Amino acid sequence: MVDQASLRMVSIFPESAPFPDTMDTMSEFQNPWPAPLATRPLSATVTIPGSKSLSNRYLILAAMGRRPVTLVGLLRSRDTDLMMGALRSLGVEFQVDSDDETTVRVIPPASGRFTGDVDVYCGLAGTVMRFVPGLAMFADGPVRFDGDAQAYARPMKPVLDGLEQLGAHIEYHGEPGRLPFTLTPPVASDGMHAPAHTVSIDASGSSQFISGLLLIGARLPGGLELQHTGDHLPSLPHIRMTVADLQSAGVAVDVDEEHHRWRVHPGPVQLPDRVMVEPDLSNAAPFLGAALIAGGTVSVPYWPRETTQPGGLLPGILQAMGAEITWDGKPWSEATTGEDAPAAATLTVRGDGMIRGLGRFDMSAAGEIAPSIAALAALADAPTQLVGIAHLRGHETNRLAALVTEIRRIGAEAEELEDGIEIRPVPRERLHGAVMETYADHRMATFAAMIGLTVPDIAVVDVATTRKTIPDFVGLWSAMLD
Ligand SMILES: O=C(O)C1=C[C@@H](OP(=O)(O)O)[C@@H](O)[C@H](O)C1
Ligand SMILES: C=C(OP(=O)(O)O)C(=O)O
Repeated sequence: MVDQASLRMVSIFPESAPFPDTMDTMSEFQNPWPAPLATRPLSATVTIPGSKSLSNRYLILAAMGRRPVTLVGLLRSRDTDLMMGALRSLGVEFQVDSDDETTVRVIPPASGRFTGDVDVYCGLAGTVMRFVPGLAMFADGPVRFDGDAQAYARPMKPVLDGLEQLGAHIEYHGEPGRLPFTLTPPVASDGMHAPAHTVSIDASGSSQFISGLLLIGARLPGGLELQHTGDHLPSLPHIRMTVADLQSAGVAVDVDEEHHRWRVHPGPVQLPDRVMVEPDLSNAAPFLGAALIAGGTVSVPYWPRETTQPGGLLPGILQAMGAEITWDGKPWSEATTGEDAPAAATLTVRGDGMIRGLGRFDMSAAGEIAPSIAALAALADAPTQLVGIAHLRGHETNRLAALVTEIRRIGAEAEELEDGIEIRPVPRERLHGAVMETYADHRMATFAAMIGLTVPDIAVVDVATTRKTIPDFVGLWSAMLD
């Protein structure tokens, strides 16, 4: 049964109305977006824009160098615009290629020092709010940080405590440990001595607390010795990504993952003159998942053989849910291990509409793809418990609560666990249309679009929120279904 309220909302777009096919057009629509049904098996190739996590790390590392760096395939979306805006405030310049806005030359400040007495707007971007305060340590005056009202709920304290241990002064203007705040950097002479600064923080709430400190370690006079004190650490691939990116900028990092300890050696930070950004593999999840839901194939070109992105775990997860995966035209597991395997090739996911539940599944390494896996789990043949993701309560929204509410809204069963979510699917014919809330969370919007492939009359509130990390989600989704 479709509830009446959702029917009324969906019918706001009459059958003959032009379908809003770009995010620019979409953002003009205040009404929920009617998610398209997949009426036949898919056969699509989807080119996924650049990785948010890599783009924002490269922007930061380029800003810390002495020579300009050209980033190719940079993601251009709200989170990267916010990062570029933040860096611009700090004195970094950008030259955007007039033919291709994803090619951007980053010109660090000539003095090597950032501009102080400025404002930085973080929106809802974790990578901006947790990474840019570190750069403010090297500004010539205080830096004021603010963001969307919803960002005030996101945890910030461990990274700011870490910066205080390095000599910063933080003044909180709202709730202590949250945005908005002002960071006053230590005076230049402070800390101009070896040995390494030692910082201890509890990063069980977000790996970004660790990444935000590691990124600036080489610029500290004695380097940085960082210790995580909590008993678990989410999103380890993202921390490895930070380490790998630092290494590609010539920084020496010693890693002791067993004891959750990192040592960043002091020295120059300089990326190569030209850096290519991989596609965002986590953003590929809804598209690849669509092949399991609707049946048929979805291919994503330029899928890297090796990656630090947590989305690199997707082929294995989708395989466990019943997909057949090929890469470079060969079965996934053999193809990537072959000696002459290319650095990147097309990944294809084939499904037959049947999805296997995962049982108990630890998602702590890749929490950001949990909403996409949850959509598949809600349509699967058996229950799934996604665990190790308590920290998703501090993502764009409380994602555990949001997923439970939205899964129940369409008629399936779900409940919050202490560190995750349990999803108990029901036969697809018992699922029903609804207006799905998205809570300003891009991944709740793509979650709803996935459900809408097979459940009629799903409408998605504020689909434009996908612009956080995908410039034109509606356009890509519609093209996939054409
Ligand atoms: O460093 C990064 O780029 C990210 C780290 C992860 O954060 P958490 O560890 O808070 O989950 C991830 O979820 C987020 O989307 C991006
Ligand atoms: C958690 C996410 O984002 P952020 O970088 O804002 O933390 C995400 O993209 O899923």
